[in-house]
Amino acid sequence: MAHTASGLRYFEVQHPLLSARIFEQGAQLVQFQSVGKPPMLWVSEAEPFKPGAAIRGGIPVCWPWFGPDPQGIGPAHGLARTQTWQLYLAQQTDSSVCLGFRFQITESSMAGLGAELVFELSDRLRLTLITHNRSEKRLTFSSALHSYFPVGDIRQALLSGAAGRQYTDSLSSAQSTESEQQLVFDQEVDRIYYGSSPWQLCSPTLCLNIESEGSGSTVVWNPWIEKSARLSHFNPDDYLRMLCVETANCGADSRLLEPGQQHVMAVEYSYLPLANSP
Ligand SMILES: O=P(O)(O)OC[C@H]1O[C@@H](O)[C@H](O)[C@@H](O)[C@@H]1O
Repeated sequence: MAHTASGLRYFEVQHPLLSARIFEQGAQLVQFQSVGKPPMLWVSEAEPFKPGAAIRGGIPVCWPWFGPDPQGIGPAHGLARTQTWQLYLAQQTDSSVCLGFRFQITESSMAGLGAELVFELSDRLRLTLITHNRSEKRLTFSSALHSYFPVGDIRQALLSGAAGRQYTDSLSSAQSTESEQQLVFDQEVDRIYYGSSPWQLCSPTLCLNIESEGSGSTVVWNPWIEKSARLSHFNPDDYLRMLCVETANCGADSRLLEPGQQHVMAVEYSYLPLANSP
């Protein structure tokens, strides 16, 4: 285990077929690359990696709520991304590495809710987020795997998979049905798309297929120019280089768990050939 100058601890994974870096805080994967393929995740160069502060990039885990705390007390996007998760599983084969982390809420009205996050790293990346209710009451939660992808130039990125889906525009609260086959980006976007996968992202630096299970919502987010200035750990022109496509259970797709129940949400990101490759 290594740590940053500011004291945040992380696991560095070096395997003949892949490399990855996962912080204990938030069980946050900040780097993943399969051999011969481009880096899959984006992290801001302005990120200071400070204990207790959310890391801007990689795959923050928003849990057990997405967006503002429904009770109006806690931080945006839940408690999990600034807390230390425990490593409980580490396995390696000739072609893959598997790591599992867990986090449990012990205080507050959500005490008894726990999460496990399993990373399967190979020629692709798979994350499984299991939420369980070990309390004696019904609990509602929402979540998102808030993945930041490096797109080189957002103005040349294309995202397919939205056509025909209902969405809530979080900037205006309007509900609509998507008519575009491919989303292009030329202004701030912050939407919750309902329905299930797949999505395809194609950009100058990365093309990916995104498929999920147990998720009925996907957040598509880029802050563009004005909001970039208000974001923590974000350079003014960082919006040009990233796009978030967040596999979620959020908005109207938030979930209710009875005592003893669990919910499994998984996502697999697999590389597609770059559009300009032979
Ligand atoms: O700055 P934060 O808390 O990491 O949130 C970043 C963004 O996360 C997105 O998921 C939300 O849809 C945006 O509204 C939000 O601005």
